[in-house]
Amino acid sequence: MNDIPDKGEKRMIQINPREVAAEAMMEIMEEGAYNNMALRRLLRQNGAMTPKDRALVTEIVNGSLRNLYYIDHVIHQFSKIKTEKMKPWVLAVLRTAIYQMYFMKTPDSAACNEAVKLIAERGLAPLKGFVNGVLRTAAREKDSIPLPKEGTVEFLSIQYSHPLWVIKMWLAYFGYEETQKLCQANNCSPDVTIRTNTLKIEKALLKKELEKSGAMVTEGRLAPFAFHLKKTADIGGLKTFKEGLFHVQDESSQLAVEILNPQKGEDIFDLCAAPGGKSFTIAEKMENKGRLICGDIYEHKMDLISQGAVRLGITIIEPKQQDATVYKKEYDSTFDRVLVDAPCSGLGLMGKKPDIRLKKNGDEIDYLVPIQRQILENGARYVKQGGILVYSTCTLCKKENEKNIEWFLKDHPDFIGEDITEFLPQELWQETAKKGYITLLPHKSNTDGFFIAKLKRKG
Ligand SMILES: C[S@@+](CC[C@H](N)C(=O)[O-])C[C@H]1O[C@@H](n2cnc3c(N)ncnc32)[C@H](O)[C@@H]1O
Repeated sequence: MNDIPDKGEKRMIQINPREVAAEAMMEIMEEGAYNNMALRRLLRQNGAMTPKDRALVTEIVNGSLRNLYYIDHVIHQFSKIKTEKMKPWVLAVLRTAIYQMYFMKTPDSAACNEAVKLIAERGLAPLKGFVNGVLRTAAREKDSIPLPKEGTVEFLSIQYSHPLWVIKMWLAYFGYEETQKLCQANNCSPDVTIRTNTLKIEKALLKKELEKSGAMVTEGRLAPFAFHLKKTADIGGLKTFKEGLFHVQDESSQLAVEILNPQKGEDIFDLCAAPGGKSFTIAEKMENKGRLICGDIYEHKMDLISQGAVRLGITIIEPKQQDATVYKKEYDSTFDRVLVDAPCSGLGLMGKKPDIRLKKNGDEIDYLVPIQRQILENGARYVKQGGILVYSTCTLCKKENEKNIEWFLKDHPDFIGEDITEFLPQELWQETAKKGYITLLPHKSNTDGFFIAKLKRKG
């Protein structure tokens, strides 16, 4: 709740964070809004909320989305009306209230009373009794919710709120135990991870500055200039951010650039660059010397790259709007290193972007694979003899990862997989790393789910 001054007087304006959270849920689930965009817009619109209330809204929305299959399973135990038939506002209030009762420390009665109040305030007073009934029973029966038999696909899907088709795919890919751990890891609140801007500040000094601003800072494990931050609600508001002393980037992405291993003075092409995270790390590793072309198909994303580069003090980036599936003769055999950070199904991001699990159905994978192959094919032609090609995705899907690399190497005898073991901490060593590729699993590496392959063009 917040006090904000209005026209010279002090007037109390109360913004209820639980109402804002339910509003966001409704927009995301009913209108198809993206989770992060809906949250950003509503937090901006309700700018008078305290940082604590803003953090509460974010926690309720992300948590409700992360646990949605389980929450809906609970609702179905105690409501005769199916979730599909409920009024959107009623459903949003029920879902966020159950999240608070089951996954946060909110007392049951507080969550329940608040939910009933939110129903009445939107002119739905006749439904107060229904909402009250579902929530009071759900509170009473919290410890005896029936679940499908343990060891089944259905159990993993409901217990960890992941789509059935993803669970089935992962079971075939990783086996039961690994899939269970992966789903569990996806349901933990992820850290914010950043990369030190080595053009502007030393790592130790940045750590001190971040700690001064109240952040809890721990070192990364995979990438040499990474920090994990906790207790930082508003990253964009930090002085260190505004001064361009870091950018937000998961360690998996930082590791992809370590593996690309860009050098000062080289010519490098990042074919799918927006919003620019890996390009920024590449430029910093190049000490801002050389040439870095950053392509992306979308015109509107070019500004994200340019603005980020300005904030970070990077001048070697050349943003270019272009379709990477279209071969460009002028780039042939021109680059020391090429990065193909391909458009993908994004299934490795389910922890950070929980709405991914609700919005995808797997159909796009067969559409994406030919695009990924075409971009890889073109990227390969742009690499000089003796140069390096890195292919990466933020997905955990064999067709988009290992199968693409197998396909590529079979068709391109002038490329070989290059051993990447030296870039990995010992606990992440895998047999495949010697052949040039690695899959990062969130529960093992504390990163997004990610795939990186390093290919060398023979000299
Ligand atoms: C995984 S994201 C890249 C993330 C970026 N490398 C980073 O680290 O910030 C994939 C990007 O590919 C772009 N893209 C999709 N199709 C493309 C195409 N045909 N040509 C070039 N870029 C494309 C998307 O706009 C998206 O920005």
